[in-house]
Amino acid sequence: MTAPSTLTARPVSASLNGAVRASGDKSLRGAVRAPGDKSMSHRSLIFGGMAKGVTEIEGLLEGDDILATARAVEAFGAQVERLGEGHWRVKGQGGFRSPGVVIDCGNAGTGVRLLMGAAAGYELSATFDGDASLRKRPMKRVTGPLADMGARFDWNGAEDRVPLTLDGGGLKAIEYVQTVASAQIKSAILLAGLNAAGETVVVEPEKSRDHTERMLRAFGAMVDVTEEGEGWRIRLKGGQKLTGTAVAVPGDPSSAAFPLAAALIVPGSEVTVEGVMLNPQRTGLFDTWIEMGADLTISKRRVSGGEDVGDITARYSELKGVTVPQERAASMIDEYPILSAVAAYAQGRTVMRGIGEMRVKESDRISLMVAGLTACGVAVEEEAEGFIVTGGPVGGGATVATAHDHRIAMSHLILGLAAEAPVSVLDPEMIATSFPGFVELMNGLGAEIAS
Ligand SMILES: O=C(O)C1=C[C@@H](OP(=O)(O)O)[C@@H](O)[C@H](O)C1
Ligand SMILES: C=C(OP(=O)(O)O)C(=O)O
Repeated sequence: MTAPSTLTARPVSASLNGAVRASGDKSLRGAVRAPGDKSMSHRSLIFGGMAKGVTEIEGLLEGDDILATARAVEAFGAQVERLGEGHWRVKGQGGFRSPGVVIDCGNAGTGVRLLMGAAAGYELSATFDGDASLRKRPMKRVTGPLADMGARFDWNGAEDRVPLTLDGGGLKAIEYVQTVASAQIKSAILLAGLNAAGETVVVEPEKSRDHTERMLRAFGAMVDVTEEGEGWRIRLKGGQKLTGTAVAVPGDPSSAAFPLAAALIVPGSEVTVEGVMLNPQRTGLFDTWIEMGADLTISKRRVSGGEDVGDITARYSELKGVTVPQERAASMIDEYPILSAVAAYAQGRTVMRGIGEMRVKESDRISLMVAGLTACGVAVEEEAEGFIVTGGPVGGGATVATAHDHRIAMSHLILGLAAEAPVSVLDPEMIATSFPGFVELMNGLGAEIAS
């Protein structure tokens, strides 16, 4: 038997009970670019594959989740070509055809759910599968509404899970009211709606990220969005054709969060992440950090690829715990793991509730963060739909299980940069799903993360 792979983050400089170590200690410094946004990268490839003509993408995230989507789009009949780093070209045929292979989406919930929605609108048969983590995630949330539109699904193994086989085509529009704020469900229905008879409506009582709506417009579709209560009513007429276009993918705020978090907790640090997407449905973490007292500034605000973008600078800060408003959850759902690592260094309690969705991500993220933080000496209370972290000295010195979840691995490595003893994570390979080059980028800022 081979030993499991691990990565270890050594403390850069420790703050013991709030007393910053004497000068001469190291800190994190520098300016970096975050990898391309994962949500937009999936969409640019999928929409490019559905469209007629050429889609040229700059800044595409070359993480494993996205490479799986690129292969899937190719299997559905598009030509997909890598022209250079982050520079890809998709030549779409104006629709998907039956793939001759199983569509293996790897670790990616976004990939599989959006691809199922896109494929459902065409006369084709396709089998979808994924890795051990994806095989545990619920699929009925998407196959349910798609079946209501007329798509046929067969579970090849367990109900509600991949592998499953889809037979598409002959869809009719539905009106769907979301019960969880999920951009994946919304997007799957809208993509199917492009090829359904009638007008598809998705009502979101709580807003979720709107990259699909924005990018569909860039591909020439008409999407009508009106505010309704705290959320949105989205309408899309069937029979619309997409046309290939140029897409510039900005930096991923969910990835930028890691180097910025490290700067907030390692004394003396100052780190800038350039070109970060600032879509309001994605910036809940930054609002929360500012409420905690973080020295976080945004400069060079601009619009790129239809999204607000800016450079974010974080400096070491003495933070205090806060209660995160539950209505903010959707705008930072992937960021609670790293928030909880930062909260371990804040004074007082950080209360994170209304986040049951965290339990159905790549892992049960509440349970894994509670276990990992506890092993590192942090006081954590677990609830059914949330958890509470009380800041204090972070002992570290633990080796943490990650259940093949990239965000669990990165969050604990960042935690280790300011702990009293190193923190190791098991099976860190999954980091490459969303943040290839994470270790090199962090070490370039002055961290010491190694196997
Ligand atoms: O639409 C997307 O690109 C995503 C939506 C979110 O999932 P849910 O829609 O399940 O909340 C998020 O967690 C995921 O990382 C990306
Ligand atoms: C939940 C995530 O992704 P997905 O659902 O695409 O696997 C994530 O990246 O944190």
